[in-house]
Amino acid sequence: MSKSKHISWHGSLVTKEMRQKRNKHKSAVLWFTGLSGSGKSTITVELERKLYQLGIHTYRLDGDNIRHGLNKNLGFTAEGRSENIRRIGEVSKLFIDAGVLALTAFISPYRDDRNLVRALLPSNEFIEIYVKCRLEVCEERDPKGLYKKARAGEIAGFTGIDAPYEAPISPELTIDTEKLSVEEAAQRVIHYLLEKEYLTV
Ligand SMILES: Nc1ncnc2c1ncn2[C@@H]1O[C@H](COP(=O)(O)OS(=O)(=O)O)[C@@H](OP(=O)(O)O)[C@H]1O
Ligand SMILES: Nc1ncnc2c1ncn2[C@@H]1O[C@H](COP(=O)(O)OP(=O)(O)O)[C@@H](O)[C@H]1O
Repeated sequence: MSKSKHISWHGSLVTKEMRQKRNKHKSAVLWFTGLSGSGKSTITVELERKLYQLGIHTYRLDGDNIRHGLNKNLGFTAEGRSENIRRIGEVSKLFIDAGVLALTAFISPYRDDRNLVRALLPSNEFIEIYVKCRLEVCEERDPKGLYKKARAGEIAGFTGIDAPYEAPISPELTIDTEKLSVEEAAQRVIHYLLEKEYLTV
């Protein structure tokens, strides 16, 4: 619901379909979700590199980066995370309208929040990718030392320790980073995009 009743929609003469046609591929959001340290950032960086080489127009939105700018006023309470994901859903929608394949890497721990983003978009434009990895393995990787801090009581409400993570029930794709290498994970996503004809119009 908008806060103001006195707003209207002003359409464009250049449409999403026209942009997709010019880009020679479809646009959608590849929504990566998973625990901290599961591999979301690592995979999206490699995937974007590969897609760029294929001539695909991409843009990567990453939790850590977005929280330095657009969402720097948000914390990690359930409300803060929900607003974070709502905004990223809206930003993804803009990128899709711009004809871009958006790659998002957010923990996005709440199923309802992810489903709100799904509902915001046509069904073929939201591709949920569960980056699966056991907590103990994420904790062992601990690339930023955050689990150590959370265990030491220096970070309250850390996902997987004292804040929940609700795994997707029927994601479009599951990438198990205990079984697949970064290279294999990126290839698996590209295979999906080719199979479902996202990389052509
Ligand atoms: N309390 C708490 N819980 C989880 N993560 C935390 C927390 N505090 C800071 N961080 C760091 O913030 C990154 C997660 O940000 P997100 O925007 O993806 O989180 S969320 O989707 O709103 O839950 C996360 O990055 P990733 O490790 O890449 O997932 C952490 O580096
Ligand atoms: N198969 C894999 N896929 C992705 N990352 C992996 C994999 N195996 C080990 N890693 C390592 O795990 C860590 C994942 O960290 P990161 O990509 O920042 O995760 P996230 O963005 O989900 O927090 C990195 O240090 C990465 O090198």
